[in-house]
Amino acid sequence: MRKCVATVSVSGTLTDKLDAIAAAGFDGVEIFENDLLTCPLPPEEVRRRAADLGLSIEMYQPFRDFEAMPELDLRRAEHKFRVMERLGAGLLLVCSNVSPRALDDDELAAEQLRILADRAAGHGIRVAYEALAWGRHVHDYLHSWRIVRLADHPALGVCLDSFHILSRGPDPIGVEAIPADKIFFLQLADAPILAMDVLQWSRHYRCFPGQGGFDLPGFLSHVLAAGYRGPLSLEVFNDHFRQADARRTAVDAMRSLIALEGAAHPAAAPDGFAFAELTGADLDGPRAVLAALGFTRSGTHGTEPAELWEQGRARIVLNHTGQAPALGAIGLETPDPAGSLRRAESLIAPPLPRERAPGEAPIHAVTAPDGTQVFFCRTAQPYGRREDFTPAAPPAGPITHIDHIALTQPWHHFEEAELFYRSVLRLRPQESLEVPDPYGLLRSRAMTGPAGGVRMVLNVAQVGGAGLPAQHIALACDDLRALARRLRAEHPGLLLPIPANYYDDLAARHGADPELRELGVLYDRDEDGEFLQLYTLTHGRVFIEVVQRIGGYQGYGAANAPIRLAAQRAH
Ligand SMILES: O=C(O)c1ccc(O)c(O)c1
Ligand SMILES: [Mg+2]
Repeated sequence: MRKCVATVSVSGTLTDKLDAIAAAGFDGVEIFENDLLTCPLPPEEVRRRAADLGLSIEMYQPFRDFEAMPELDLRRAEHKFRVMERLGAGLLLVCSNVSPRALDDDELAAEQLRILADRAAGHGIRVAYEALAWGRHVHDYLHSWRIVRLADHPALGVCLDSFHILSRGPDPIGVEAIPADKIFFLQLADAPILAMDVLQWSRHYRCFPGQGGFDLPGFLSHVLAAGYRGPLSLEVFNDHFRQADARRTAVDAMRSLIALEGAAHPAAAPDGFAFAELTGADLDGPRAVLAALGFTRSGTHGTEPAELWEQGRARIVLNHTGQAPALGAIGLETPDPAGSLRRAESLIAPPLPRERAPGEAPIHAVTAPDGTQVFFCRTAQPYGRREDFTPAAPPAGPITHIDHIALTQPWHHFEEAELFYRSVLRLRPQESLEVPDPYGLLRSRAMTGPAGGVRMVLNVAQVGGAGLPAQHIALACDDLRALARRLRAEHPGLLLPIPANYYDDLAARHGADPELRELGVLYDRDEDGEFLQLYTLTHGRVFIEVVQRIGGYQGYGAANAPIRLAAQRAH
């Protein structure tokens, strides 16, 4: 189906927006009136630019507060029609009246809309009527359809907007009752589930499909079942996107539509971590931590200044490039690396250009929007580039594998990162959490793969805070108390100190366990099991966490996150 986006969804001037939207591969745009009014170019020039970029102008919007008024006002409408003729736009969006002067009179609304549509038809223009969720009298899509049916004019139909419909109720089955030729346009937006005024929710928190909590695939299936075959158009009002780079947002938008259509290459989901790669000019700190945790250096790279450290199935590459230590790459085990790469590329992830020396293994890798390199490695042969290293038998020890990877995002790129990892790696998002930090608030969302082998946590510094918070690698351990005991004895100063007040409260919540306090281990428990955590100190932008899951515990110790953040700040 044709893919479109409303100009309000990306940042910049109208010409910047059109360039970015075209570069991301869209077929058309809805021109938001404010974008035209603030543009120095005449409508004819906007029309020419769009055409040169291969973009159709599908709709001009919005025309407000028209129907069910005590008196009919066609003067404004006639002006819009002339602008639309100059733009070459054939569809005008009329959104339901919010004026206190509007009358609660469907007959009148239908009559005035019929007259409007008739005038529009004289200009070769059609009118799409949209129920805003906060419309004065019309706020339900079925109500807008009743009025359109009453008006009964061939140039009048409805515009369905997933936000207005799903923000009012979860079951849009009624869409199927609307004849396809009366659905003139379809606007798609997702949103996080929030309990707030619907207008504020719509104007500030909309996001692209797959970035929020609405069931967009279910919604779209109803619209398709109704027989609609017109454009899929994204209409997103979002405070973050208004400030982000337009080209990035447009690619993010296109990725959301590809994922929503189910058009991404259907590769099997990754089922574990093959490795994590730390980059930095000076990696002595992380190297000492790995050695203390019982890792051994099992290989050095043939052509890159890189070392492989292993313990159990946990593999960490130290790559001496870049500046301060950071998490530069993750490797995922997948049954079909070439298929996973194709999936990522079908979701607009740029493949990683890496020069290969003769004899080096082929790589299947992309760069995520946040700059992290994502490698796909064959499951049975865990480290895809292992051939590049001189291998040794991985030592056994208490660390068994990588439990999860936590990446941090700048606040205006959180939705983009979430959609990218979720769609490319086929992860299921869990609930989003807000964690207090002494100088801000951290928003956090965990995502898990189908078999539980891939767990990722995305964090964002929501407010304040000094720069980007750290990223981390969490290692799974089968005897965390024993490991902590040994680390305390042999490597004093390696672990993050935890305040005594935490243990006093923990004792009150879960019963006293003096060993936890003595070892500086954090603890959580739920209906499914128990969780132990310890942290090493931060180097550059990274630190290492060690966790032990006991029973069926599936969480990440959310209750302990504020304690950890404050302890890291204190350090
Ligand atoms: O917030 C608004 O006013 C507005 C305008 C046009 C739309 O299509 C819409 O969904 C909302
Ligand atoms: Mg809309």
